[in-house]
Order: sequence, then C-alpha cells, then structure tokens
Amino acid sequence: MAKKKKSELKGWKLIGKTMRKSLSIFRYGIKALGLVWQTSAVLTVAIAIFTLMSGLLPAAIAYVGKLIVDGVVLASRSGLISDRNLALSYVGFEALLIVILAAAQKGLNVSQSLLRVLLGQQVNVLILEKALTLELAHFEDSEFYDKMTQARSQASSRPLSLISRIFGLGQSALTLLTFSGLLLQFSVWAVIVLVLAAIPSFIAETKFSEHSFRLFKWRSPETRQQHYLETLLAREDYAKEVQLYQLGGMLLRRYRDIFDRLYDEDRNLTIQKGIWGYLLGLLSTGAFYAAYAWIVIEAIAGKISLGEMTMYLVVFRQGQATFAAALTSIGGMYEDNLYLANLYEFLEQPIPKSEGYITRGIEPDGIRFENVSFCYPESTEPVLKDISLHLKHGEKLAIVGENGSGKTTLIKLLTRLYVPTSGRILLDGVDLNDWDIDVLRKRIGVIFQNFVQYQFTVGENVGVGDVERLNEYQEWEVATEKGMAKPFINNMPKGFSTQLGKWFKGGQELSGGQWQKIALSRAFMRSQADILVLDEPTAAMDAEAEMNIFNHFRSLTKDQMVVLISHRFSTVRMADKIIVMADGKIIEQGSHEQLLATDGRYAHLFSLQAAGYK
Ligand SMILES: Nc1ncnc2c1ncn2[C@@H]1O[C@H](COP(=O)(O)OP(=O)(O)OP(=O)(O)O)[C@@H](O)[C@H]1O
Repeated sequence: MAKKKKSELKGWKLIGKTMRKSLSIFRYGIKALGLVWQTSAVLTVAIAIFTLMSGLLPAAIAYVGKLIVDGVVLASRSGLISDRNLALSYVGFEALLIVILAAAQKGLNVSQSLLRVLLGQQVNVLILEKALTLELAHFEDSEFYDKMTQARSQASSRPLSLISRIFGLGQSALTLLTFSGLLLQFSVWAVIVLVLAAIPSFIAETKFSEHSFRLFKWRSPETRQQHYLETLLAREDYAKEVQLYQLGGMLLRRYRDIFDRLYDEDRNLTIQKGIWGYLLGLLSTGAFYAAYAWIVIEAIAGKISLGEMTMYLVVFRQGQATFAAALTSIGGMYEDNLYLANLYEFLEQPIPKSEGYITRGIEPDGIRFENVSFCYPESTEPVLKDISLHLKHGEKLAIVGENGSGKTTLIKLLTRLYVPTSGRILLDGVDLNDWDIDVLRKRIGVIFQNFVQYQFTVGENVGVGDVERLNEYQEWEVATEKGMAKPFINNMPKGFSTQLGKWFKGGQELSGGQWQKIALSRAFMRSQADILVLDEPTAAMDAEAEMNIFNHFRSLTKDQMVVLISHRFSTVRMADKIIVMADGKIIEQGSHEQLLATDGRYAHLFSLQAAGYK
C-alpha cells in the first residue's frame, strides 16, 4: 500500500516537473515580446496579421479541395454546364486562396528578416550599453567574461526566434483547430491518432534542446580560447612574433584540437538526434498510413464522398506535419528560453552604482592616501600594504620600485578603477568614493603603460583625451606641441587627418616612440584636468625627446598635480617628491636630494643607473 502511495507521489512529482518545464518556455516570452515590440511595433503587428492568415487559410484550402473533387464527380455524372462551371469556379477560388496564402507567407518572411536585423542591433546595443556600466574588475573576471561572450554570441537572434516560434505556435494551433473541426466529422479517433503520433518526437526534441544548450554553456571557455587563437593567428599586431618565433604550427594545432574535441560532442549529439528523429518519425508515418487505409476503406464502402476522402487525407497529412512542427517549435522555444535566460542574466547582473555625488572638494588639500591596503578581487594576498602619502596641488610625485611592487596598482586606486580594501584616499578632503564619478574622472588625465592605439586619425587619437573637444584642431596643436608629437605629425602627408594603424584603408603605422608621443599628447589634451597620471610615459622615447619633455615639465604641467611612474632616474629626479616602493609598501620617501642623503635603496638604484651611463 505504502509502496503504491510512494509511486503515486513520484508520478505526481514527475507530472509537476514536466508541467513546470512546459510552462517555463513562456517565461521569457513576455520579455522577448516587449523587446520585439520596442524594436518595431509595425513589424510586430505585421507578423501577427500574416501569422493569423497563414494559420487560417490551409483549412479553407483543404475544404475548397473537397468542393472541387465533389464538384468534378457531380459534373462528370450530370454533364451539366452549370455543374462544370461551378467546379471550375472552385478551382479559381482555390487558386485565389493559394495566392493570398503565398502573399501572407512571403510577408511573414520579409517582416521577420527585417525584424531580425533590427533586433540583432537592438540586443547588441543593450549588451554594449551594459558593458559600459561594468567595472574593470568585471572584465578581469573570466566567469563574467564568459557570460558576456555567451550573451553576445547567440542572443541577438534568439529573441526573434522565440517570438517567431510563439507566433508560429499560434498559427499551428489555429490550423490544427480548424483541421480538427473538419476531421471530427470523420471520427474523433482520427483526431486522437493525429495528436498521439506527434508526442514522442516532442519529448525527444525537448531533451536534445536542453542537452545542446548545456554543451553551449560548458563550451564557452573553449570557444573563447578558439577566438583568441584566431586572433593570434590572424591579427597584424601578433603576426611579427608568430612568424619569427614560428608559432603558427603550434597555434593552429591547438585550434584544431579544440575543434576536434567540440566536434566529437557535436557529432554524437547530431547522430543521436538523427536516429531518434527517424525512429519516432516512423511512428508518425505508421499512424498516418493506418489512418490512410481507414479513410480509403470508408470511401470504398461509400460512407464518405471522394471529395471528403481527398480532404481528410490532406487534413490528416498536413495536420500531422503541423502538429509535429508545433511540437518542434515548443522544443525550440525551450532552447530559446535557455539562451535568453543567459542574456537576461547578463543584462540584469546588478552593478553596484557609484554612490558618490560630491562635485567640489572641502579644502584644496590635494591627494591623500591614508593607510591604504588593497587585494585584487579573488586574491587574499595584499598588493598594497598600508600606503600613506600626501601630494599638494601643483606638486609632482614620482614613484619608483621594482617590477610588481604595486606602482600601477596604486594609480588604479587613485583613478578609482578599484576601491581600496582598507584605508581611504582623499581628494581635496573628500573620500574618492564620495566624489561624483564623472566629475572625478574629468579631473584626471592618465596614460597607462599599455595605452590604447586607436585605429582612428592622428587628430582623433589625441582628441580622445578630452572627448568633449575631440575634433578641436587648435587643441590638438597645443597638446601635440607639449607631447613632442608635432614635428612628425607635420611631416605626415595628411597631418592630423592621417589614418593610424593598419586595419583600415590608407592607415599608417607609427613607431613605438611616436605612439607614445601621441599618448602623451592625449594626456596633455586633458588640459582642464588638474591631476596628471603618467605610467612610464617616456620609456619608448628617444633620449632627446625625453630630455626636452622633462626640461619643460613644470611649464607643461603648470599647476597640475603629477603622479609619474618611471624606471629612469633622470626623469624621476625632477619630481618634488619621490616614493620608493617594494613589495606593496613605501620604503622610502622624500626629494631626490633627501633620498640620496639617506643613502638607502633609492641612492643605491640611482648610483647603479648612473654607473651604467659612465
Ligand atoms: N588585475 C590583477 N589581478 C590580480 N593581480 C594583479 C593584477 N594586476 C596586477 N596584479 C599583481 O599585483 C602586483 C603589483 O602589480 P603592479 O602592476 O601594480 O606592479 P608595478 O609596480 O606597476 O610593476 P611594473 O614595474 O612591472 O609595471 C603584481 O604582483 C601583479 O601580479
């Protein structure tokens, strides 16, 4: 008894699970519909109307088919002209219906194609807008990156696919309902056979959808790896090293290996899907021919007319195909939903909003680090430990220290790309976190070691330093003068209008030092900023350019606070204040003279470098 109850309970649970699963296919339907409606209300309405027409017409056509056959039989028996004309008029009517159906189907196709393009753009913009709100830490988090890649890879086509399938389902439902109406006149059993025969393929479809989505999700890291290898093999900036180190063969092999692994899984899935599809299709075919034989027997027995026989056969054959298509649609919707869940997971990822709203400092105190420590996310090892320093307005600070000592990290905190794990950073007496982020960012001009080489014109490459004055020629001139880029730009045939980089037609490549001069000019372009952060700004420049810049450094940077990272002591010595970092800590600080007098780490490094020049 208890056993029976247990198995009953199990049965209910299974039914509940299946129901939930079936209902879940509509979960993102409303969202997708909203998205599609937002993209183009006109096209959405057009698709709905064409769907309705395509749903209703097949039954009408089948019915007219019956009228034609019966009309032909009648006319051949009676020999009357009026009967012949009636049969012919049915043929004409059917032709008209077919023309309308074809128009509706074409209209559906065209509207869907247009909507697909618009929707693809809309979803991609949504994804990119979201990407703009992300913090640097998100980009460095591989799991999150995977989510974004997944969202981008397919989701632009999925919302339309879901909507098309929902509409398609509606269309199939209409066709089936009208077909069932016709078929019921024959026998209710025929309707039941029609429905039952299609169910096994539905179950298989849902199962395979889930499986293929899971594969897609697991594979995200591999797919990204493949993209990366493609980039290494096919991008101009990697080509040099790939050729000279003869990496091509090895990279291509890795690329192939990943493909082979993925292909094995794909092949298995496709073969399984094919075999199951075939076997379950046999069931449907068997059911169809059983019903066919039944209808034929009834016609021979004279219980139905020839016209009715033709109609039932058409209805049965088409009805079965429609039913199977509807169930496949449901399987597809299930798959679309899984993908859309992924897209919305990405789009709805909560991003902690910057709370800061302060736009003015309390006192002109400059920058102050108070016992700042920092660990990178997902790491417990502090990269900065108890950093305290003060930089007044107009002062120039240089940071020196061995590789990996935390210099760049310190400026990432100063520019608020990251937030300290403990301690605080103040600007003019206000915690950086309390500053309005836009106001704060406007106050800072920065070049990182790995600044971006935009494939834009020379002028724009400088102009991006202050996007509000992106195209102001006068400003480009002033900034490039300061950044020592003016002479070589003047020598270029199109001056500031020269396209840089090799990606686009007519692009010209620059040398490493020339790029760096462009980057430095970009930082000077932000002349309204009162904080200038320069991470190795002259490492690639020739000695003369470097000396020129630093001889005029004070007049170039006027009253700006400057934070400069450099391994070159000739540059560093010009700063008002120098801090020496080691292992995330400040081990010495003072002016060049003070630090030399202390005869510590700085003095040692300075004398090493000076000796090298003797
Ligand atoms: N995004 C990151 N996530 C985790 N750890 C990082 C990240 N960036 C840097 N680190 C680690 O932080 C430490 C300090 O790096 P940082 O780039 O600040 O050094 P640096 O002093 O600027 O070195 P260099 O002179 O080579 O430019 C290094 O040990 C590095 O491995």
